[in-house]
Amino acid sequence: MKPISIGLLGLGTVGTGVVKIISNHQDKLMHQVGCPVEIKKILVKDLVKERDVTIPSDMLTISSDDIIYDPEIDVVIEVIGGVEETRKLLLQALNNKKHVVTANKDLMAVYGPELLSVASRNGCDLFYEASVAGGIPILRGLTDGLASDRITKMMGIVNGTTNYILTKMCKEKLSYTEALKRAQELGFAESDPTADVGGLDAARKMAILATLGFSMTIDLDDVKVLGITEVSDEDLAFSQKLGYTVKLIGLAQRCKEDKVEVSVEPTLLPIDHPLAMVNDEYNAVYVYGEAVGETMFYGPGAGSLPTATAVVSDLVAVMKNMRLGVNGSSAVLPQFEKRLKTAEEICGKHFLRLRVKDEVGVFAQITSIFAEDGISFEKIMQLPIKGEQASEIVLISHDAPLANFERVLKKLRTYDKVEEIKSTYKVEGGLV
Ligand SMILES: NC(=O)C1=CN([C@@H]2O[C@H](COP(=O)(O)OP(=O)(O)OC[C@H]3O[C@@H](n4cnc5c(N)ncnc54)[C@H](OP(=O)(O)O)[C@@H]3O)[C@@H](O)[C@H]2O)C=CC1
Ligand SMILES: N[C@@H](CC=O)C(=O)O
Ligand code: NA
Repeated sequence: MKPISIGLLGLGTVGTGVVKIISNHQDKLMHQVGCPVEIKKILVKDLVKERDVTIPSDMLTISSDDIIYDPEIDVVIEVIGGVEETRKLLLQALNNKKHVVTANKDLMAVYGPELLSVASRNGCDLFYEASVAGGIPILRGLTDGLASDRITKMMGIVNGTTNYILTKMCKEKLSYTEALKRAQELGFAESDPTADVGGLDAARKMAILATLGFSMTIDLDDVKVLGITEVSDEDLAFSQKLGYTVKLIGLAQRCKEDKVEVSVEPTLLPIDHPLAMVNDEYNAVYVYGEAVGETMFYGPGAGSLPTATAVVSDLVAVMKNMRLGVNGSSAVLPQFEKRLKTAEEICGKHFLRLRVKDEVGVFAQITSIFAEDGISFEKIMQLPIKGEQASEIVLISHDAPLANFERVLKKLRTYDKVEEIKSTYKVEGGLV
């Protein structure tokens, strides 16, 4: 029986996991697809680098042509990362009638629609389960498991690195720098972790999730993005005092009129919130569908073997389609026109921490600034700062339109008794 032949682009954290799973689970793969699976060539940058797996040296190459133009290779697995060069490589692969599996959210969040249409024109599959929430089968959950439902809300922790950092800062009092270093050593962070900590990695994943879940093309620019670089130990301590924890939360929500909002930002969650209990590199995505109600997908969002599991499961899907002769027919085009909510239509609670002059009437003036825009408080406290004529005000507002909260911030910035706006975060209440 002719084996399915794979060309692997990349042999780093994920690529190494792919090699291990294909080799260790050969019986299971054979049972599922009816033929052996073999990796024929692997593209790397450095031919002499020490590897975590034993590979015959003639299997490695530094020329992508050895894979893209090899007529015997059926499926290309891309785990090198990067965007522009990788887009070109995958277009070449698809135009050479090779099915593609990728873990690359940077690429899919920007060029996903183009690549998917080239794939289907060529009768090829393009699967990318590992690109969102690593080993959690969330894309398949949306496209297959919940295909019959109307999804109205997705909320999740979709970046393992930042969740690991925030967990270690909160629970083990590690510094931000030390926690990031550990996340890098464990292989969760991208080779340049700027996109992880800056929220862009999570934003890319939310754009992919919202596009699939709401069946409309959500671009990366449509996602409001804030990362965790400004989250301080003091903010974490204050939020704990108020009964909350801070997580980097991706939110995609649509209302009855099909208007949507998509955002990624550090958010205060009540400590008994299901997402507050998702720690370390784990990810979780809460999905609400009108018919199914609440569902939650939980698991490791990064790391070698978990991510490789999603990659090899996509490979199995390609091989099953090959057996049935239906490759390239599973992608569904978006159904709806994109309509984004305005700041008047986005509603929520906010946490705010201010340093103010400790003088008569300041507290009252601040509450009246909020009242002018119809915002009242769920919690508010004033704490004197030892040895200084200043105090801190920490508050959590009730639900209010984002536009009103932004107007309040603008007024506070010009009020001369406010010395500094220390921090502001969104606050989540319940799930639905
Ligand atoms: N790490 C994780 O937990 C997850 C990663 N992903 C995604 O998977 C992809 C791979 O990530 P990861 O395995 O962590 O990355 P690594 O940096 O660990 O590995 C990248 C691999 O690609 C090779 N490579 C990079 N650039 C080139 C190039 N120009 N030409 C040839 N080979 C190249 C490297 O070669 P060499 O070894 O010789 O340097 C290396 O083997 C990325 O898109 C990432 O976002 C998705 C989910 C989770
Ligand atoms: N760097 C990413 C890896 C998986 O997508 C993360 O930390 O989640
Ligand atoms: Na996944």
